[in-house]
Amino acid sequence: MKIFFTNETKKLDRFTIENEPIKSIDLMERAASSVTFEIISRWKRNTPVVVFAGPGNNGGDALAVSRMLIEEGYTLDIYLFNPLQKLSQDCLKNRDRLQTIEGLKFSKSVKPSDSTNTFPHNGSHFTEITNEFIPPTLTKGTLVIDGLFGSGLSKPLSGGFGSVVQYINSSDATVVSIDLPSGLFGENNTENIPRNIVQADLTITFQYPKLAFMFAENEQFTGEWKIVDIGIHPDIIEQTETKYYYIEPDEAARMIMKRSRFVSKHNVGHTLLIAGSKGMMGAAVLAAKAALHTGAGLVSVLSAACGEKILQTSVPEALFIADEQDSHISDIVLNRSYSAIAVGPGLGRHEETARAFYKLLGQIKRPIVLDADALNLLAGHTELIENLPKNTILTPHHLEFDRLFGKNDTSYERLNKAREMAIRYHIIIVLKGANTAIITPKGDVLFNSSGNAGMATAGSGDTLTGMITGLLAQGYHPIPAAILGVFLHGMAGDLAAEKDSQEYITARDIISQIGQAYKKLHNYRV
Ligand SMILES: NC(=O)C1=CN([C@@H]2O[C@H](COP(=O)(O)OP(=O)(O)OC[C@H]3O[C@@H](n4cnc5c(N)ncnc54)[C@H](O)[C@@H]3O)[C@@H](O)[C@H]2O)[C@@H](O)CC1
Ligand SMILES: [K+]
Repeated sequence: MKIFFTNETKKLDRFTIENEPIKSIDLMERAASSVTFEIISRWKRNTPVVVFAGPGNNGGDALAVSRMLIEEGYTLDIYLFNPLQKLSQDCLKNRDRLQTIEGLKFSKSVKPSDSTNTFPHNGSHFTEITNEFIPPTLTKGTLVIDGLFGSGLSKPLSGGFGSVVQYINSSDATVVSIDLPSGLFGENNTENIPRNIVQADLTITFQYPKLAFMFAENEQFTGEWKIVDIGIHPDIIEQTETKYYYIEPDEAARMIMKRSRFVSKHNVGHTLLIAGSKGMMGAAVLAAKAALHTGAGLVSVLSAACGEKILQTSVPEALFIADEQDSHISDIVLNRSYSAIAVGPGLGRHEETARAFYKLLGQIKRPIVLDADALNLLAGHTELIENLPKNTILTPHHLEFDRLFGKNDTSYERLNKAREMAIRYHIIIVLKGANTAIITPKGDVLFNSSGNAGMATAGSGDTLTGMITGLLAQGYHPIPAAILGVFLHGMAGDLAAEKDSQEYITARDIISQIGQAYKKLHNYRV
């Protein structure tokens, strides 16, 4: 799924209006009914609803949703903020349509003397605010619908609107934002004012997720978010280019290569994992298991001698190549060719290991996977990154990324830096986090949609490395190997959490669900 920038919204809208064709007000009606449907399916009709509508089309949506909810039997207190006495055309039309509703009480700005503005009262109320605003009481049971601003936000909220947002945020009410939490920019919020951004419990967003939703620091604003399809014309979605994508299960499923019936373990790849050291042999074990369960035909682990028994006992399917040293890897000799190589899980940073790793990088001609300590050993050695084979996959979490490429204050900044680095060094960066981003050497960014917070657990990254390398070994091109590996890993984690809860799961539980994850993806293909 493509992620567009919010400044493209008008273009997508206009094309749909001209080519479907559909009237602009009817497109708004379609968007509003999707929002209404979502609200009706979650909140009972006796829930008191307070609506905050802004002067633009986001406010228009909110007014249309208000009409629909009243028709469905909800009682609403609606506030339309119109300080400049200027509403967008469709907002105006929806204000007029609201007036047709029987029994809805209309008033202009609430007078300052009217200081006891409590709700719920008898029947639904509509108030247009042009100057003074006495906010209604928002209690724990109140549902707030936030339709102040959406994709048309032009600067951070301040003044009166800032105060309204702060008032909403300080209440115990449940908040649903339409399209975007008001005050949040769709992309870059580096210069924004956090206290003037609505903190929603649920954001119902139109057609595609916004880039800002992918960043951890914005979760406090978006809460849970859900995409609703409002029928933007497929041709304009196709024609409009973007660098950002959100990977959905059907897309991941299409990447799975079909296995020939005549396959042998030798042509589904021999994986080499250079991993483990004394005290961290579990990382090698997990990566080896994950590679095997992802479909690698053969897996060898090159590691410190102390790992031999551990590995051969816990992963009898894997071969073991013991280093001369007992506690760490001191030399890496490739005496045969491998279909895919990964370096890093539990590697440690012994100076002999570092030397062996740097020597290996000088010999490698094909893309490899670098994770964990391999990344830490690369930090400060840009000359080594420069000489990595094209399409080499680096899998840093944000701390490892910053260690490698310098500190970043926000996820937005980090993502831009990652794009710059992926392009500069012709590498694939898998930036791990809640919405892991796979960044290609062309600078395309693919956000993962599977996975859950339970996967923030020891060994989860080693598992991912094993999976991506296992796919590479089977002949997947590095980009689909990274995308599919990340997606499968997340889906296996989701299945594990479904079975045993997020708190319970460990890396082993993720591995144990790889099979079910494959099965689930296979089902998307039929
Ligand atoms: N294709 C789509 O995505 C559709 C979008 N629709 C809605 O339309 C919204 C976009 O509507 P608009 O472009 O009218 O934009 P908004 O409604 O988000 O806001 C525009 C208004 O806010 C004012 N404004 C902007 N920043 C401000 C600030 N910091 N302080 C005070 N005022 C400020 C502008 O002057 C303008 O009056 C979407 O978010 C969505 O809710 C839907 O109606 C249907 C179709
Ligand atoms: K909003």
